[in-house]
Amino acid sequence: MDHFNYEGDQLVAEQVPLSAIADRFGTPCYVYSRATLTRHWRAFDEALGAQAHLICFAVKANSNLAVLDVLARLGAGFDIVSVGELERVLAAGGDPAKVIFSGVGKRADEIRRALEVGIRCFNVESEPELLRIGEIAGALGCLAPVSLRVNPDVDAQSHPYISTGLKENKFGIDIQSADALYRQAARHPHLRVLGIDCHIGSQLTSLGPFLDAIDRVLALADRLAAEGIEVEHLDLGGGLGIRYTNEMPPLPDAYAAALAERLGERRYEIILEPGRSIAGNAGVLLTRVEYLKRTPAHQFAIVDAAMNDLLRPALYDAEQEIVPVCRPDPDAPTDLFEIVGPVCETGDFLGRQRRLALAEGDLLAVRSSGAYGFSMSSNYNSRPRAPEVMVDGDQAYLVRSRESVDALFAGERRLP
Ligand SMILES: Cc1ncc(COP(=O)(O)O)c(C=O)c1O
Ligand SMILES: N[C@@H](CCCC[NH3+])C(=O)O
Repeated sequence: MDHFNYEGDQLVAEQVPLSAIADRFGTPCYVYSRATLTRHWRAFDEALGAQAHLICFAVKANSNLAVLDVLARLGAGFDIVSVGELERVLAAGGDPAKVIFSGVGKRADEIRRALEVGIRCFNVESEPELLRIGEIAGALGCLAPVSLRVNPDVDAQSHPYISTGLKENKFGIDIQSADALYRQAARHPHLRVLGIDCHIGSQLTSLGPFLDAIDRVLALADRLAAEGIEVEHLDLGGGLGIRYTNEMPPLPDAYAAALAERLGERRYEIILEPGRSIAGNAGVLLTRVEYLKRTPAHQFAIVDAAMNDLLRPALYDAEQEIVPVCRPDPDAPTDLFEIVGPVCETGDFLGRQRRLALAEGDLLAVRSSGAYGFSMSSNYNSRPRAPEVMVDGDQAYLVRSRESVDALFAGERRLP
């Protein structure tokens, strides 16, 4: 469910027609809905109910400060993977004590900064990283809170580029070798073992792989407890999928119910790190048709958004719905369009073989673009990044301006 719906023939975000946003802020343009972000975050929070829990939004999905601020005000924690994301969370008013630091390659300066601001926990991905965190904590004279991210060797049945829980993947510590590393961490004078962490992939559309992973994590927790290493929390990562076209992913309450059943009598705080399921359907990318171009093979609609703005179709062959912002006359002739951008790559498409009635100048909305949309955008082809707008009821706020062409070469210089 989202808050982008047709009223009459107009696609409206909450109470603001998207055509009005395009007129005011231009295209391409990202548009987010505060009500949808709020509803999706609360769906997790309420699903876990009385179970001790913390819902940490995965900042990589959408790191816009207004988005982080909306979630921080709801009481969200944040899952970060770089010091840049940490600074964004702090700038948005997020509580460092609710920050989880994930990622396979944390640099020393990033670890130091996270310890200085007092984050909740590091999700550690290797023995050398564990030792580095311990050493830095020693130098700072503090205790570093850690979980080990274990790799349970579970197939997430998602796109291979976004599956992370197989033993072939670079992520996590083999769950069989984790016990020994836990013992080492528990003995370390500058480490405090807080939990067990696991994240098996993204855009999962069934519960089976989550449950397999949970079973393996619980078996590890039980083994550790038997040795006297009692962890406080289990961090089960993110990964719950969303409906892009016709997927039917489980909802947070089904996930929470299955989790409660697996936990039984065990009393752990549960941390989740959802990104896509909170932000994905809380945003659209608005774009305008520049040209229609018929070739012997295809009818192309060349739009003003491109793979630099929304990389998912090019990178994963991902399908996202593309709909008209103003519904055309039902009798208007349709065609099968290749919806492509202006970037000089054949892979620069937003949608393939889409049946639409299109004319030059028409506005389109690429749905489900609130996660891994702007956050994966680039300046490829020296294209300025699109603006971001947040709708809140009947108001639309510019929450990040369109990048200027000057900003594209700020900081660069020629040789003397
Ligand atoms: C460690 C970690 N946590 C959380 C997430 C968020 O995942 P998703 O957006 O699928 O919920 C990711 C991305 O897959 C991740 O790598
Ligand atoms: N960027 C990916 C998801 C990667 C998740 C990050 N671990 C996507 O758009 O689907």
